Amino acid sequence: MASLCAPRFRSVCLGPSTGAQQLRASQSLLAVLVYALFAVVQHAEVVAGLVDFQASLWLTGFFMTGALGFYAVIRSGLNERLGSDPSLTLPQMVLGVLSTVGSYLITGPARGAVMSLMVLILVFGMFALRPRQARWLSVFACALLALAMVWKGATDPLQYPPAVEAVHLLFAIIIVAAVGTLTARMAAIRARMRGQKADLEHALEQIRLLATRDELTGLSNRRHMNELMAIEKARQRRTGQPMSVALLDIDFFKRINDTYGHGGGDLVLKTFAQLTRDGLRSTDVMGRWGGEEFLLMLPDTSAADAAQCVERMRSQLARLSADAIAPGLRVTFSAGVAEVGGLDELETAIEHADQAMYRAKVKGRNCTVVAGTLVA
Ligand SMILES: Nc1nc2c(ncn2[C@@H]2O[C@H](COP(=O)(O)OP(=O)(O)OP(=O)(O)O)[C@@H](O)[C@H]2O)c(=O)[nH]1
Repeated sequence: MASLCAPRFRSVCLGPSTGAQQLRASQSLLAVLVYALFAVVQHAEVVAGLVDFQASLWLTGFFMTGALGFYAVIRSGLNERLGSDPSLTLPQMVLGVLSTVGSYLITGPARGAVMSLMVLILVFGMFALRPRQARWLSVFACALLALAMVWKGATDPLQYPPAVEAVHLLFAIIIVAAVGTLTARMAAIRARMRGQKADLEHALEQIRLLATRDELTGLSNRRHMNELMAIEKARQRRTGQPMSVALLDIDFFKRINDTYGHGGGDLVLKTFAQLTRDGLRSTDVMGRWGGEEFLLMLPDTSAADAAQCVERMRSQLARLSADAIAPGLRVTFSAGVAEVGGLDELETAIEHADQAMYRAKVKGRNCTVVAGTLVA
C-alpha cells in the first residue's frame, strides 16, 4: 500500500513531469520545509521572550508567502516560461537573504545564530548560480546586513551596541566574502565541466559521423552499409518480403580523373551521390562501396523493381548538365542488380550484383544487368 501511495504522493507534490522540473519542485518544497522549521524556532524565541510576537508574525508571513509562492510557480510549470533561470535560484536566494536580515533585525540578543543562516543560503547557491550571480548575491547580502546593523546600532543601541554590531559586520563580511568566493569558484568549475561535456558530445557526434559516413559524398560508408543491410536482412527474414541490392559503377572514371583532375573527379562523385540519393524512397539506402562504386539497398523490392529504380536514376543523370562541373563532361554508370533470396546471404547477393555489373560493363556500359538474366 505504502509503495502504491508513494509515487502518487510524489506526483501530487512534485508534478507529473520528470527530470529537471521535478528536481526544481522538490528543491523548492525542501525550502518550504526549512522555512517552516525556521518559523517554529522563531515561535520558540517568541515564547522565550526574545522576539516580539507581532514582528515574528510579519516576518513569518513574509517568508512563508514567498517560499510557497516559489513552490506554486514551479509546481504549476509557470517557471519554464519565465526566461533564462527556470530554477528561480537567484530570486529564491534573495528571499532567503531578506528573511535572514529580517530575522537579524527582530531577534535581539540571539541574533548571532541568525548569521549562520546566511552562510547556508550562500552554500545553496554554490550548486546553481553563475559566477557573476554568486558575486552579486554576496555583495547584496553584505550590504543589506551592514545597513541593518548600522540602523539597529543607531536606533536601538541598548540591544544592538554599535561596537558589537561592528564586530558582527566584520565577521559577516569575512564569512560572506569567503563563501561567495568559493561559490564563484564552484560555479566556474561547473561552467568548465558543462563546456567539456558539450565538447565531448560534439566529439562523439564527429566520431559517429566518421565511423558511419563517407567524408567526400556524405553517404553511408561501407562499414555502415554492412550494418544497415544486416539489420534489414533480419527484418526481411521475419516479413518474408523481397529485398534487392544494386551496385553502381561510374563509367570510365579514370578518364574523368585524367581529363578534369582529381578535384573534378571528386566533384563528379559528390554530384552523382547527391543526384541518385534524391530520387530514392526513404527506406532505400545508398552507400559508397569503394572508389567510384556505390551500393544501393532496396528493402521490400524485387530485382525487377530495383532495376526500374536504377533506370530512373540513369535518366535523371542523363538530364543533368555536367557542364557545371566541366564543359563537355558526360557521366554514365553501369549497374548490376541482385535480389537477396530466402536463404542467400547478403555477401552472395552483393557478389551476384558485382558480376552483373561487370557484365553491364562488358555489354558496353551505361546499362543495367539483373543477376540471373540472359544478356543479349
Ligand atoms: N577523384 C577521385 N578518384 C577516385 C576516388 N576513388 C577512386 N578513384 C579513381 O577512380 C578510378 C577508377 O578507375 P578504374 O577502376 O580503372 O575504372 P574506370 O576508369 O571507371 O573504368 P570502368 O569502371 O571500366 O568504366 C581510379 O583512377 C581511381 O584512382 C576518389 O575518391 N576521388
